[in-house]
Amino acid sequence: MTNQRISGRYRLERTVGQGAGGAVWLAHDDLLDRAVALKRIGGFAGSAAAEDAVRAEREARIAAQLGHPHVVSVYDLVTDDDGTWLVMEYVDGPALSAAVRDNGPYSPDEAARLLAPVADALVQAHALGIVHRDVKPSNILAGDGGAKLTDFGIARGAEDATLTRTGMVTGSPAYLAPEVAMGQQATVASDVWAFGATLVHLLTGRPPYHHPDKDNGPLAVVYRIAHEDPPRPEEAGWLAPLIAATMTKDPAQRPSMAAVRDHLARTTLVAEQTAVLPAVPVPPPPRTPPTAPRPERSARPSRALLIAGAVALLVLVAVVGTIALTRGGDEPSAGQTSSSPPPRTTTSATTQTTAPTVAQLVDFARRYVATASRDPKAGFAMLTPAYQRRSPGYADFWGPMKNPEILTISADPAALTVTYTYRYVFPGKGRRTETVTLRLVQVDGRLLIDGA
Ligand SMILES: Nc1ncnc2c1ncn2[C@@H]1O[C@H](COP(=O)(O)OP(=O)(O)OP(=O)(O)O)[C@@H](O)[C@H]1O
Repeated sequence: MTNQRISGRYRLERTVGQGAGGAVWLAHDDLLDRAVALKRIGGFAGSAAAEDAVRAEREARIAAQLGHPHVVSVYDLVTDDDGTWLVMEYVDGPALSAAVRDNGPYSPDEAARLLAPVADALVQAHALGIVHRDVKPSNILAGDGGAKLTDFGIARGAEDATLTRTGMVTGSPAYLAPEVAMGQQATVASDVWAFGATLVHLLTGRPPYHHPDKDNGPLAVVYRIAHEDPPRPEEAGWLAPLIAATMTKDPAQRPSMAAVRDHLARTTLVAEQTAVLPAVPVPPPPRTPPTAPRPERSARPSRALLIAGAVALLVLVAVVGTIALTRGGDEPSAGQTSSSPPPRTTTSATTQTTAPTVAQLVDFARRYVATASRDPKAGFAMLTPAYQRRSPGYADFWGPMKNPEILTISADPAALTVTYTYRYVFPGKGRRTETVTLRLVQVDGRLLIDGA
């Protein structure tokens, strides 16, 4: 107990955390007789007081605007002789980064249940044009009322490019989307990536792109984000397709936060009711006509990655400079500078000139239905990476399905499509009959499904 009173009203009790922006205190609001959290703004080396005040004001305004049950409420912003303080709702529980560190990783079910409401908070923020820009486990607090998102300090309107105009990149290194690591402006899609990266941390126990046997300093991590394929951890279980969809390098290919929320919420419902729901599709990207075989989306390096090299190095310097100010408690301490990480690998997609025959297409579709219902993982491997990313609920659909039986089937080699009507049984839901058209592409001479 310190007995120090802020603004004649808030009695400081003890520090409960230390962020890059200052200490966080548990305090008692004597006027309203309730516990509050006070965050001291400014006062750390290298910070400009005016800039901190602007950041705090922005945080207070945005949190007030959201008023979401899974966003930490900001009650007040007060200034006295000791400086400026942000007065917040006190969450009696650890940040998720601390929870993982102390108790180990979460199971996919636990992580989904915990993060679905946080995804909902981000849906609301995005609908208001607010990009959080620093979604990470240390900015999610786990209290009695569930997980709450905090620290909208660097959040700003989706159209506001002030920070990137000044050459700064904000956000915590391990959760930065590749395009942001390369110096582009943060968008709602980069929040989606950071949300996927947060899931990875909860499921594996460590931030994405961190390896126990490698240099995990900010420079090395940012380099890996820009140049390596995103992590696909085994621990992800049924969340694997969702992680693949959110942590896809091209921001245009990522699902919306609403699709992410719906997937987590619906699948959580499935787990709770032990019932079966069909796959929850993420919104498909703009389509090209299915009449021509389409090249793999992942085979095309994103524009951001094409400007690697010299530009990347310049940006990395800016990122690392800024990271010193924005690092939170999510990561182990920084190591040394990166040893030369391997160059980013890309898959090559080629289109075969000879079109497959009707018989080949029909045979492919029959094999696919048989494979997917027997072994969803093997069936999933028959999809293009782009379609895999758009199918986060794949295993939920094919896993429980029984006795699929193709009733009619036809193929169009010119359009590279196969249409079949099939009947199957869903435990608890009975028999269903459905007609599906698979759109196929040829990649390195192999047929893959690129949409349905
Ligand atoms: N409203 C709150 N109620 C209870 N504890 C809190 C609250 N806000 C923050 N904390 C605690 O204080 C710690 C530091 O929070 P803070 O938001 O300042 O920093 P950070 O997110 O860890 O880092 P950075 O400032 O770099 O984003 C949190 O990890 C959490 O444990």
